[in-house]
Amino acid sequence: MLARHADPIAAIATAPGRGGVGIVRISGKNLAPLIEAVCARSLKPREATYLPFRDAQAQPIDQGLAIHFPAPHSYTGEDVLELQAHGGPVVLQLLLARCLEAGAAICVRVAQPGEFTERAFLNDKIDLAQAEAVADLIDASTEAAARSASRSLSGAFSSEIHALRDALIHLRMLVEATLDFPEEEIDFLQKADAHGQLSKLKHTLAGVMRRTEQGALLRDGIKVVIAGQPNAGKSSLLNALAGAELAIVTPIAGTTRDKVAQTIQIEGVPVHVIDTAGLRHSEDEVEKIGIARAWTEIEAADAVLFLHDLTRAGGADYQAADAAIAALLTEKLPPRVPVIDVWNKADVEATAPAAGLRLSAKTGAGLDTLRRKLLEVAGWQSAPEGVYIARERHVQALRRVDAHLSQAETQLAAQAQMLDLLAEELRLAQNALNQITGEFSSDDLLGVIFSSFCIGK
Ligand SMILES: Nc1nc2c(c(=O)[nH]1)N(C=O)[C@@H](CNc1ccc(C(=O)N[C@@H](CCC(=O)O)C(=O)O)cc1)CN2
Ligand SMILES: Nc1nc2c(ncn2[C@@H]2O[C@H](COP(=O)(O)OP(=O)(O)OP(=O)(O)O)[C@@H](O)[C@H]2O)c(=O)[nH]1
Ligand SMILES: [Mg+2]
Repeated sequence: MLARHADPIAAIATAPGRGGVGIVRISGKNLAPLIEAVCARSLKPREATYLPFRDAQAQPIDQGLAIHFPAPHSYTGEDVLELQAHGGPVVLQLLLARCLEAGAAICVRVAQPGEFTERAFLNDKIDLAQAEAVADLIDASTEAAARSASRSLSGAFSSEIHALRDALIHLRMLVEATLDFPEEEIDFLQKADAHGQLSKLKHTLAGVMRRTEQGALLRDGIKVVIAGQPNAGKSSLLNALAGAELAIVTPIAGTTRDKVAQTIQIEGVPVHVIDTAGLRHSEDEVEKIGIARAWTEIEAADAVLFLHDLTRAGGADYQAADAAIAALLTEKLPPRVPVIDVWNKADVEATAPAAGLRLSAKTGAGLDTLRRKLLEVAGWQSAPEGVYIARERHVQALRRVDAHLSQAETQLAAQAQMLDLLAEELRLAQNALNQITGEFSSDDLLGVIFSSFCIGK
């Protein structure tokens, strides 16, 4: 273990002030003196004991449950002491301070965010994908995201990665062995059907990639920006989707100035909806800033809902203004960002639009079709059962694996086979795969991942 991970750490492991019960936990080597000082007795392994937690004068700070998990059978793989106390912020702070004081001789310090889980990772209790799943479980914004984070935490994602890794290692062994017998190499690889193995591996990888992309979508969701002329009903649409009166709605054009954002969920997929100021030429200082902000949001969108007003769609001025906005959208958005034309106020008698979705923010008609359309542009294919949570980092790593396997295929198919190049591509593919579970990950990567945890985890 690295030196910086040597000292015992302590933290309040539950959000203080909210729960009825709060836990202070300590992890490290040789916690016996601390246990003796705070609990005034020894504890049976992994058994909850009701006792007073004592201060330096042996006065009780609180009465609660103490559990000692001797190493290596604990969350972190180190000795862990849990003090389950009453959940008030002051009592928990007192208890934490007491543990730091009683543990001064063994150098107990306050834990950094994610440090317990980082130790679980460093002690091989969990791999990196599972450690990330811990954070994703805590941060999950929908039930579907929480369930799939739990699936990743139990290893559903990791075991798919391990299966890929095992197949890859098998193929690498074959190639490396062939490298040792250069005279027979082509024959040898053919007999072992290296080509068949490689294409089977790529096929399996494609499936894992699809599921990982779905998992990342479930974690991160998509950002959808509602844009259009003033008065089209953008704020009304946000309110209708959110089921709450979040944004101000009036018949006055130019009502919305600042963006209004709300995360909704559609079939468990988080959709970050952003209502923006109506787009038009304006001399109003405040409105101009609002419109500039609208464009900033639009440029960062995964999808844009271009909202039109059916009741005004027949007017030449209205059409010209819409055409100007459409041209700007094409200019400013990368081609991968879809613009969905939506015609609002379908509850009012009006002539049909040329193309696009019709709905009424007022009555709710057409909203279900819009929701389905949003899932479609997001690329959501799954029913949420069976999905494991994943991150963009994992998707990127799998894409690198795929690229190296494609290179390997090319090498294998070439007339003059360069076996050392083939071997190198397979090695790089395995490296990329290992980055997901954290074998051979750099300290930089670990720093980024664990620093985003909450304190006490
Ligand atoms: N009180 C409490 N509840 C908690 C946690 C905790 O740390 N404390 N957890 C914190 O996230 C989660 C549970 N995670 C845990 C993971 C492993 C072990 C553990 O003792 N592992 C041993 C023994 C396993 C066994 O008996 O099967 C081991 O791995 O050797 C404990 C909690 C959620 N609930
Ligand atoms: N009949 C009808 N009226 C609607 C509908 N949606 C919005 N409106 C009305 O249209 C007017 C403008 O609605 P808003 O939601 O404020 O429009 P907006 O696009 O946010 O306007 P700005 O913030 O000014 O850009 C209000 O009077 C709404 O009641 C609809 O589906 N049907
Ligand atoms: Mg508005």
